This record gives sequence, structure tokens and C-alpha cells, in this order.
Amino acid sequence: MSAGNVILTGFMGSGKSTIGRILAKELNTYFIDTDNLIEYFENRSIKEIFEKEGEESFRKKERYCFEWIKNNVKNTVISVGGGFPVFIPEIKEAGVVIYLKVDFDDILKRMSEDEIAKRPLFQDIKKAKELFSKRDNIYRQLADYIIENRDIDGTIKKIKGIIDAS
Ligand SMILES: Nc1ncnc2c1ncn2[C@@H]1O[C@H](COP(=O)(O)OP(=O)(O)O)[C@@H](O)[C@H]1O
Ligand SMILES: O=C(O)C1=C[C@@H](OP(=O)(O)O)[C@@H](O)[C@H](O)C1
Repeated sequence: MSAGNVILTGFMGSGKSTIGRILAKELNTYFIDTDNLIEYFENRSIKEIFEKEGEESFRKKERYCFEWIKNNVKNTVISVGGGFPVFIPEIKEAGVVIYLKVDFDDILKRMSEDEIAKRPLFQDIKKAKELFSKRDNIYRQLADYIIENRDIDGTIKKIKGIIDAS
């Protein structure tokens, strides 16, 4: 596996952070989430970064994060923001990419109001649905593996199977 990293991609709310944290524990390794890395480094929330500096500035921070991961991180489970692969199509250079595909209506059912409020690009549900449709193809094309509509245990089991086989 490239640098031994497992990278989880997917739309906002597809479960990347939830799955990543559990998986890392089961694999006895660490978990990092690019949104959290950016928030710690900036000492402010993604929402604030979008409001004060705009999306373009956030994307530059994601790019910086990618370069750092690629050059420094090994044998780690990494979850990235929903737009990360869209703006960084070389994502595979940092590890094996697994797309967690979940239908939009199921994502909506899962997310609490608080979880939606934290995500600037989820404020307008109609626009979020359009973004989802545009991105599905990109996520697919940039993934080494796709896991569709599974519960947490089923997803973890699938990923462990992928790791064992590679
Ligand atoms: N497979 C799953 N089935 C049901 N709910 C899930 C699943 N994975 C995550 N969730 C829930 O969905 C919400 C969003 O998950 P999160 O991990 O924050 O998504 P992401 O990191 O992809 O934005 C959380 O409340 C989480 O508990
Ligand atoms: O889809 C996107 O463009 C974004 C997804 C978010 O991460 P999650 O996928 O963890 O919600 C976060 O990076 C930012 O709000 C932008």
C-alpha cells in the first residue's frame, strides 16, 4: 500500500470521520482528519474560515495539508473533507483511497441540525444535493475501492478485507 495510509473519501456526512476513528483503533494505529488538522492549526472552525476568507482560501489550506501528509504520514487512517479529492485529484499519491458512497437521502437522515450547521456547503439542501450529484463521479474515478451504503460494522469489515488482501 502506498505509504500504508488508508484514505477515506465521500460526501459530507458519509461517515468518513466516524469510520476512520473506529478503524484506526481496530488496526492499532492513529487516525487523522484533514478538517481537524486545519482547525487545530488555524485555531478556528471550518465555518469561520469559510466566512472570513472564503472557500478558495480553505482549499489552499487543504492543499498544504495534502503535501504534508504525502511527505510525512505513514501507516495511518486518514479522513478528508468532502471537497478534498475534487480539488486534489492526485490524492492517491498519499495512500489507498476508499470512497464511502451513501445515498443523499440517507445522509440527510443521519445528520443532526448541529452537524449540518458546521458545514458551510450544506446550508442550502437543494444546492448540497446538486453538489452531491456532480461529485459522485469524481469520487468514483479517484477511488481505489468503493463501499456503498453499509452500516458502520459492515463498512469496517469491508475495509479490513481490502487491507488484508493487499
Ligand atoms: N454507517 C453509518 N450509518 C449510520 N450513521 C452513520 C454512519 N456513519 C456515520 N454515521 C453518522 O453520520 C453522521 C456524520 O458522520 P461523520 O463521520 O461526521 O461524516 P463525515 O466525516 O463523512 O462528514 C454522524 O452523526 C455519524 O454518527
Ligand atoms: O464537501 C466539502 O467541500 C466540504 C466538506 C467538509 O468536510 P466533511 O466532508 O467532513 O463534512 C469540510 O471540508 C468543508 O466544510 C468543505
